[in-house]
Amino acid sequence: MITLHGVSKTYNEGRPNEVTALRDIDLAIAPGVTVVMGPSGSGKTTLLSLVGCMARPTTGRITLAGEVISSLPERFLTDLRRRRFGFVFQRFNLIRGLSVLENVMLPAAPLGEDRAVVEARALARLAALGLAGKARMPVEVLSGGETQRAAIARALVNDAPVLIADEPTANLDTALALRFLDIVAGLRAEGKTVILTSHDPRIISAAPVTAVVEMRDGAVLQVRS
Ligand SMILES: Nc1ncnc2c1ncn2[C@@H]1O[C@H](COP(=O)(O)OP(=O)(O)OP(=O)(O)O)[C@@H](O)[C@H]1O
Repeated sequence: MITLHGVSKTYNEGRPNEVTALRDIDLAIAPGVTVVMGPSGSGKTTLLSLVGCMARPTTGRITLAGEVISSLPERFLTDLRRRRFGFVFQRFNLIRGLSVLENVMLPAAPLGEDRAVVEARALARLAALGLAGKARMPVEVLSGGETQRAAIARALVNDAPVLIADEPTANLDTALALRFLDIVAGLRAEGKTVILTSHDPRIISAAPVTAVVEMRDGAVLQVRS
């Protein structure tokens, strides 16, 4: 369970370009699949970055499995991010010059797991996303949708309990979006927590989704579950 208590986030505090992206959010995110929706600028990405320990709230408290994570020192946050979260960013952050497989295996490197075990898991994730044939190719040759799937495979490689994905199906056709939903359904069945932002009606109304959080102007308008 992830909880947010009175969480606010203000960027550029005290400067002329100050923006309050989140205002006094109280939210509980249970294992399963939560979709965060809302207009552009409503605070969806900011919410994900706070939950994923990539930024700290200006005020308020965030807990993960009962532990307060919003006030941990940076050196603990780095380790927490690697072990507890997989991320799919809007800009996929794949590294040019490396193969698809090497990119997918990257998040596992700091954890010291046996390379063959990681490689097998990476190849299985790539195969599930229809990318087995591209594993040894450089990422530069992938199409937009393939790049997105490689980023999803990379987010899953550490088998982390929480997957955070910002608009994961934005570049996928319906068949691939459905394949992504199959993977999400599998993660849900494993008891994992998946948090997605999406404008995509195929995602918001999909069977594996357990909760929809609707945001407006930095606040939670309603939660449907
Ligand atoms: N690093 C930052 N510095 C300053 N302002 C920011 C930063 N990140 C986001 N903002 C501002 O905070 C507000 C919320 O942005 P956020 O990216 O969280 O919204 P969003 O709902 O994810 O939007 P989109 O659907 O367009 O991705 C916006 O006004 C945005 O301009």
